[in-house]
Amino acid sequence: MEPPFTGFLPVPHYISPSPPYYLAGPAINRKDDEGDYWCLSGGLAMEGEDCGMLVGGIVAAATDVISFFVRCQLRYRSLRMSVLTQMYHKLRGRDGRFEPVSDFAVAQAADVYCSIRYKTEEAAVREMLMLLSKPHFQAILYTHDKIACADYEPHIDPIPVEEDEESAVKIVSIIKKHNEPLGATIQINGETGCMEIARVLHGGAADRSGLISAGDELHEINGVGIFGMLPDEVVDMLSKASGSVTLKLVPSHKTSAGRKVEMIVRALFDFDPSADDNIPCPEAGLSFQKGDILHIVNQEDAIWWQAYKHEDGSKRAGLIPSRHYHERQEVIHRARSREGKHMTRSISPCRYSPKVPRKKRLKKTMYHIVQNGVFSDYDTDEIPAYEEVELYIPKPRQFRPIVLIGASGVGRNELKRRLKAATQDTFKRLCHVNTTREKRPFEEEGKEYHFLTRDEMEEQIIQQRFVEYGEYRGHLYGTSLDSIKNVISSGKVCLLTPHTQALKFLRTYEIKPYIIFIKAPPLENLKESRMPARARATEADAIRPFSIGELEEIAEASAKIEERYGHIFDHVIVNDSLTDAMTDLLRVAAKIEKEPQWVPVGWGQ
Ligand SMILES: Nc1ncnc2c1ncn2[C@@H]1O[C@H](COP(=O)(O)OP(=O)(O)OP(=O)(O)O)[C@@H](O)[C@H]1O
Repeated sequence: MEPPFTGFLPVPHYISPSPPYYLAGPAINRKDDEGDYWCLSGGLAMEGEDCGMLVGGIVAAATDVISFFVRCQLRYRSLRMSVLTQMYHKLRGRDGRFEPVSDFAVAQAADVYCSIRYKTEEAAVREMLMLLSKPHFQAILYTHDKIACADYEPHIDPIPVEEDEESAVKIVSIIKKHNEPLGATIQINGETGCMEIARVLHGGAADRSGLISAGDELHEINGVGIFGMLPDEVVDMLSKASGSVTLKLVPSHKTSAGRKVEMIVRALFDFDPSADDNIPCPEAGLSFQKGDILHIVNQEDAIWWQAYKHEDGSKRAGLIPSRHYHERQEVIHRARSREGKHMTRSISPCRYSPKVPRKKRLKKTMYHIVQNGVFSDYDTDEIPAYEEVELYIPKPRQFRPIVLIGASGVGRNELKRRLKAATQDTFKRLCHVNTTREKRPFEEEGKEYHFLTRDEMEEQIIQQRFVEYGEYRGHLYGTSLDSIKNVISSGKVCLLTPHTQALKFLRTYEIKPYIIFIKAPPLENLKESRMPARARATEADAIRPFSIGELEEIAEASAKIEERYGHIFDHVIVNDSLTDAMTDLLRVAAKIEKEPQWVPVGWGQ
């Protein structure tokens, strides 16, 4: 039966079956031969369905989408679906915060229209009639009422807790490249005994699908049930599968409590997944070395974070130890090695032969480091794990000081001399040393030294303004922070060869040093390179060739420095052949001035 003409059209069934909604406006309607309603509204002829879409489009679309998601939710329990449903229920409940003043705006508009439609002599009325007849305006009113009544169809009941397996299963198809890992680790759930996804690795095939979550129970792979299989067998099955891999999973309801904060860090220790007995899946581990730049992409797991190496274009993450886990392991390791040493001594005291100290070689440098409370070493209890970094873009005429660190006698000053000679006419410059010694007649203040009185220098030492200082023949010598800053602000490159203890004062935002470790080559190479070249040790004022024992000391000290400070070196040069070491040093020195470098976060500005 044709609906009665009231000036309002029933919205077609397509949008909402009940109750009928009406369109305000000077409309006529008719039914065509195929039974579709037509309406003429605001001078615009539309097929019933189009009209309905126009009027109720927003709500209808929203309702359709939500109901679709809800159907999916019931069928495929996934985190996203669950979030959508939560949103839907929130919208329904509105938490009582937004209460509409009316939920029958369409009817009110219809009333208004009816009561003024014959008073067309007034311009304001004509304008109102025109507005009320606009489909867009009607659509707004209609949408308003829908939301005000919270009348979203169909009504969604809360998700039942108990569901039969069929309704809770999701079938996921993943396209996996040849030899590409699935990008997820599996484990047996201790409570249910089911095989489940332990974690999804960032950037891997499983992650790219967006359909697999940690906690999903794995039931089938390519149609083959995996009940009763061992994790290794499942891993094997997964790794052999390529092309399209179909997984049958029961979705997890778990929401992650962990952090997903992403950050770029420098690794301060070496990690080899195959050497860690606790890693859930060594193949999923990311091996790295001290100094590697890592993008940490997931910290949800307290023990195993996910990261990829900066240079890895695929950005596929692997497992790395969390900071906390690494620290705990290191504490255990240190305790065990202390215990081991103690045991060796107590079990076999006779076999313990303390090292006979060799005659201390005097440094030919002019002063010794004073080891006192002020110049404490880097905190030896600290367990380096990761250092957050950022990119530093070199600024014109503002160069990072180059700091050559290494064992005494390894060749730092030789390399410094050569670097200075190779670039002296340009901009390399040494930092001035302060001294309390009297100025000699041919010396100029600020050229060879900055001359200070003993009181002045001691005062500055107390104020911690010296990165290192020492006493030689009754006079103090030292390098002050101010003199380093002066070199930096003069637009020159400051070259320093300090003792390792000075690093704590140098490695700051203000100085931003580029630290190069001059490493001793293996002992045999050290002997080969130093003996024929007649490398010189200095004993007081007498210069003589290195003894074998001294070369052994250099190699030993070098290894210790690397072990303790290796995590803060920006570059390592092995000083075997002087020519090769110089070539590397010149290359790095040029690079520092031009190329961006990773620096501790906060240094980049
Ligand atoms: N690669 C090398 N091959 C041969 N001889 C070298 C090499 N590097 C340095 N030497 C020589 O070794 C000696 C010690 O070097 P240098 O004085 O630079 O050591 P250093 O690290 O500055 O130690 P110190 O702080 O005790 O002065 C010098 O005679 C130097 O010429």
